[in-house]
Amino acid sequence: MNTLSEAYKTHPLKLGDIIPLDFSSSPSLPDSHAWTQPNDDGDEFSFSDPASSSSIPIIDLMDPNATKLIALACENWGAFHLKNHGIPLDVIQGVEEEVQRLFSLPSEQKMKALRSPTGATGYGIARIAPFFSKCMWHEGFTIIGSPSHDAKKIWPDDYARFCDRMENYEKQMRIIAERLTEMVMELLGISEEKRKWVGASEANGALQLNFNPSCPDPNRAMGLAPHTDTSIFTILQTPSTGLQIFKEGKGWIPVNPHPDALIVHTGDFLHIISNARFSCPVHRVMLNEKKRYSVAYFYSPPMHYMLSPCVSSDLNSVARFRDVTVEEYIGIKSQKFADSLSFIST
Ligand SMILES: O=C(O)CCC(=O)C(=O)O
Ligand SMILES: [Fe+2]
Repeated sequence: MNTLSEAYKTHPLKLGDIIPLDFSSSPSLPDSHAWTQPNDDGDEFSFSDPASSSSIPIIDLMDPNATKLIALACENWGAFHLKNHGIPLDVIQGVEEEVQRLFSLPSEQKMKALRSPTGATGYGIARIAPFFSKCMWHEGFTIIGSPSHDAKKIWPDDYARFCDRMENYEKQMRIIAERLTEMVMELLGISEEKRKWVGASEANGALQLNFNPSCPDPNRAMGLAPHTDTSIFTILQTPSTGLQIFKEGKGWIPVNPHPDALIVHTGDFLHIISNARFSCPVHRVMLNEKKRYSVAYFYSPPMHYMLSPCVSSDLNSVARFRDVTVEEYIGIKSQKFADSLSFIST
């Protein structure tokens, strides 16, 4: 097995965990999508006082100290804003236009590209849905490699623009992800042999288009439930507020978009490789009455890659996780979800 799509075939989902609600015909929040009751104090929804909390740092990719600053941000937050990333504004705007065009289609047209139970790409609800008793106010579209197979089902005669823009965006994201991964792997002292997958075509990249339609009762709904990403790095583009990361001792911290910057998260894979030096933050998306979109790019090693925690030469340093391949960890995450890291803890 050597692709992400093949890995997901082994972990089929139920159709009920794939089909989104037809949000256009839901003038009120159905009980299935209500995470708190009308008079709840919504304790789990509360977040830290914005005045008393700092947020993730802004890092300039061209800064001569970028590697050190990124390492520090990954240690303290597992996330940072990245500016001077070199992605032209028209590429970002082109993707935004396509995302809006896709999700504003009638439900029956999007359903033509519904992800299959054993599939990894196409239209559907978030893969994390089976781990929560309530549904999210969310619909998504996953792209691995060329999106043409799925896009043709939606726009038989008019799929080229969507595909060109998404493929171009994926290429640009891959370049940034490779650069960030090289920087931190070198800093961690990972051998050249162990990082030769970085920049190779066998590395796995996936694009996740997320959409939260305008919600009739946003204070009781969930845009995307708490989770960590299964990646080395996730690079996120969104013009909207709503993303929050959980910080021990502080609670939920808003991560609002910064002009011209991308948001970068550390995922489980980098947490494991760094022997837990870099955190992989639990994050979620909360809603307001406006519709919201985001585009997440996940960068991961090849399926056969052995994730081995890097232990320093210091004799007291011990591996916090057992060695596990990317493929095996994806299988564990599909079963154990939030308990996956403790499952492989030593
Ligand atoms: O929509 C966002 O801001 C976050 C998306 C996200 O966490 C994901 O796709 O994994
Ligand atoms: Fe995420």
